[in-house]
Amino acid sequence: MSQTIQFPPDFLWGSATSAYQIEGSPLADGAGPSIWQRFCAVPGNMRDGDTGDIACDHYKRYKDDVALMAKLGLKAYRFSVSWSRILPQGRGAVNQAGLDFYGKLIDELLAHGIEPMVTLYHWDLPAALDDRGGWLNPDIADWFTDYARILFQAFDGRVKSWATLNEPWVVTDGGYMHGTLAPGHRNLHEAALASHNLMRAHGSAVKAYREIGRHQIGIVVNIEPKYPASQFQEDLDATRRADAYMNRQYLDPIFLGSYPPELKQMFGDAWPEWPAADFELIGQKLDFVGINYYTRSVVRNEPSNWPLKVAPVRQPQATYTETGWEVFPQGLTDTLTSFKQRYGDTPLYIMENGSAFYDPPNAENGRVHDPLRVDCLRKNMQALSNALAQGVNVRGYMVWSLLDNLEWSLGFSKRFGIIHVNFATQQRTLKDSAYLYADIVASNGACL
Ligand SMILES: OC[C@H]1NNC[C@@H](O)[C@@H]1O
Repeated sequence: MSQTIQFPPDFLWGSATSAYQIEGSPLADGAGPSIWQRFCAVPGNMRDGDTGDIACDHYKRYKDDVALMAKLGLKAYRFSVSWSRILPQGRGAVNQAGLDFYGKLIDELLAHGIEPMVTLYHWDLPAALDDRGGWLNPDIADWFTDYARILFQAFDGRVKSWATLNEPWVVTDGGYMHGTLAPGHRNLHEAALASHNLMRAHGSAVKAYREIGRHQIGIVVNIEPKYPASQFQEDLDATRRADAYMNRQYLDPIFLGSYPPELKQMFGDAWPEWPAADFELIGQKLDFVGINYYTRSVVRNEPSNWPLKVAPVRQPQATYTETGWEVFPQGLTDTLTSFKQRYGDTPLYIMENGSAFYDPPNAENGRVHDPLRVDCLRKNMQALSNALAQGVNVRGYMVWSLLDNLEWSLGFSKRFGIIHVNFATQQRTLKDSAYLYADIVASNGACL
């Protein structure tokens, strides 16, 4: 039954993007290449051979895009900084032109009354650091912290909300376990090491922020709640393995001081005994946690599936998005209430939530009709409100995404934007979901 939809008076409504997915001009003004530059250059890695060379051309069109955010009445905008624009070699000499771009973007946002929320790392590692082992090299915690300090010192006076990493699980699972994302490795030992080094780097950057920062810092994790396909023990165990690997692997070490025991069972000798000092670093107190929610999965035991021995079970009556994700708004409520139950009352932001559906290629009387995305947005608003009614400390919501953009190795084939982008002309057209979201923001959800 749907309860009354209600949001706190100061609820922060915004949208989210990431550098490589929208900016284009990846090597402009002294920037160095990232691992995504390299990954896109390998034939077969990217759907239709798409790359981030132009994407949404946001590097050049950011003023127009900020004007669109203002037209929608957004209060906040979550974006990521491209590490290799700031440090073309990943460390060492700073590229002032890179800092200047983000300074101008931040000033444009502030001039429109939009709060900038900055993600330090959204997957585009400098290629020069990958040449030194990247996330496999323990020194990366220091490299990342040096990069973070540069941004804290440059922008902390104007940026009040920092996130260290976006979705460390995806970086590890896609980039090192299955090879579907940059840098394209498929190695169990590397996956474990990269994952741990990501968390060390996260903790080190938070510690550095406490020395120079004056506002708030957190991490952004993707959470996909897991539901057993049956009550048979083998499926219950499989569900626990999947939850440990995708969800608890990142929040347990931060809040509980250790990894879920299932990881050692799954990874075997690929999962070493990590030094105790690492957990002290990883467990730095956070001001918030960002949650990215898209879907759930129903899990069964599948011994043949390396290395988790689990498999998803498709739900015949459900609606699925273009990315093959079940539309399951209850999973958003369950994710939030489960977080509160396991980890406590740390403030939360929904830093990404959205859906990829096929949109008509052309506008009709000036707007693109996206009924399935509109329906999804409405249902997720209800689910979010239900979690708030149960006392979960959610402070804001960033819709993914402001613009149709490069969906990583799926290229431009999957559209998540509430604003349609014609990638041939770079024309932006508001979708019905943009108009709905503008009403939600203006009425603080009362329009629903
Ligand atoms: O798959 C949709 C989004 N998920 N989270 C990370 C973003 O970069 C993706 O585009």
